[in-house]
Amino acid sequence: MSKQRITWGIAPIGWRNDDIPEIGAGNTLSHLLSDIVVAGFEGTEVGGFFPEPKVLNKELKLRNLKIAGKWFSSFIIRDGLVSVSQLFHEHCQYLKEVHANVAVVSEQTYSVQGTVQNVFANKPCFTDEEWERLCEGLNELGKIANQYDLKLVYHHHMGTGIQTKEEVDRLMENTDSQYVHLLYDTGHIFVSDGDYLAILDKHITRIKHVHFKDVRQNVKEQCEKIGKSFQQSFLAGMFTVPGDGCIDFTKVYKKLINSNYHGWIVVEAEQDPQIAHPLEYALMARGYIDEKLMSIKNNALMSN
Ligand SMILES: O=C1C[C@@H](O)[C@H](O)[C@@H](O)C1=O
Ligand SMILES: [Co+2]
Repeated sequence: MSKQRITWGIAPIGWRNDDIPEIGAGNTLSHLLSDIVVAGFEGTEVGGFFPEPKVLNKELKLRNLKIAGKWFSSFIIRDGLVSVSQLFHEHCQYLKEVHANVAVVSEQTYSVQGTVQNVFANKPCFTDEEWERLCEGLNELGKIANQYDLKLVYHHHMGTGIQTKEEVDRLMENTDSQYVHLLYDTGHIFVSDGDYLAILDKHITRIKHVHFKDVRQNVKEQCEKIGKSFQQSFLAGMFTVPGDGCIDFTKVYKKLINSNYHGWIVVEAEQDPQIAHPLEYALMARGYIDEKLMSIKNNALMSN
């Protein structure tokens, strides 16, 4: 019998959002972490409002929670590797001190993620020369991450230069598998390409971190029709927790389990916490996982 080990987490993004710090600003760290325990998750990712490692570690220990990783916006193309590396060292040092596993990296040069531009029509595309600099730079950041016992996992993202499957393919082909791994985010690839399984099938061996984000198809279509920005789209409710949207997570989970995926699966659903009660949605996600996914795990184990 092969040993399967998935660690289930939920991201702070349903309570507070780093991209729009005003929303959910009243939700404290204690509130978030205690909700995570109530909902039955084992940990989370670091949000922008999290405190220094010593303070955070104490709060985590009190609740027996762990940290998976933290987002890092890289600007390798815009700023060059020297300045990015310096910031990345600090990022990795923080992550090491909170005993994290992964550094989540997303290249934000030319990104429209935080702008008012129509995210469905205006993604940036890198030139061949920019691609080369990005891939070389990511290999170097990956080496830095390894020095801190971390894995660099690249986050494909709507409104950025690495959004589509084609772009993920190119990134994976041109980076070193020792240093650059992939974060598979179901919601981002669904909104971008529709097909959310192709990346999983093709790059399963490079995937070292997973975000489970569901999509409300009708809201997505409305947002696309109107030409909303990324932020306007998630505020309108484009994303939700697994089981509440149109993605079939049983297929995704089966593939992960059957490929012997070890690591975190983090539920990540950015919504307006005034509209979508964070604990209610966290419990909904947990209910879906327990009811629809845990039986798959058992079946997969029994047939091994
Ligand atoms: O992993 C993520 C982190 C967020 O900052 C981002 O905007 C969100 O969409 C996401 O997938
Ligand atoms: Co994500």
